[in-house]
Amino acid sequence: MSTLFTDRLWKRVEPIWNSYLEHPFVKGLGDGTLEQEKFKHWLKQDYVYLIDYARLFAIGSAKADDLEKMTTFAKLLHGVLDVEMDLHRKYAADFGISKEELEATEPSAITTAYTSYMLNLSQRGGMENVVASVLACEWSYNFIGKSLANWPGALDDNFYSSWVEMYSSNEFTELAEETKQLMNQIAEGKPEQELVRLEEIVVKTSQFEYMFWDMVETKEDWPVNAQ
Ligand SMILES: Cc1ncc(CN)c(N)n1
Repeated sequence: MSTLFTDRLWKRVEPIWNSYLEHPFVKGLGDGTLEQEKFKHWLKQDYVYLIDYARLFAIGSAKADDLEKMTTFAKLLHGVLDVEMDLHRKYAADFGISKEELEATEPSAITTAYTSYMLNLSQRGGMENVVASVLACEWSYNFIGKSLANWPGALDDNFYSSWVEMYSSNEFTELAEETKQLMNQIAEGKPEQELVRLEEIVVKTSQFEYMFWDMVETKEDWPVNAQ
């Protein structure tokens, strides 16, 4: 039996993703000690990140070569807009932040670089570029959610337990699994050179994920003052 492309990818990304679990922001989510101001920064940056991330699934749906894949991209799009972003809207309400304020967040340099990288690749390539771009995002948050759910107390009633619950939930796991399946389906039969290229996209987006954790830990904004 041939190995799945995502098994091959796992070998490359595992050390990067394990380093997320050592990151102070992620550790703070897991043990409930994260400073709320840092979390608020994540919430706002992630909301505008997810708006562009959702656009990627719409591009994927438009570029899909059959109705089944078109439907999967559309389902994943709905997952971002109505499942994942709902978590953000609920947390924002706890902080007294309106939906309008969330949407008006100015993206930081890392948020801009990460979404621009994925949008650029997705617009100029086929659906394989789209799925390689979105994969680390969906799969790595599920990996983090499931890892943190095993930490003592992470699912007990604390400010971040709904975060851990959401990203480790069956519903989110299903979205991550569907993204992996789509990647495997699309990778099937592709020449080695193309697989190497797609693998590099997944590695680079995994590195972007680490930079995003750093950005929210240091509450970095757009670094140049607007005049
Ligand atoms: C930056 C980032 N990466 C991944 C996810 C999970 N979709 C997210 N919400 N934000």
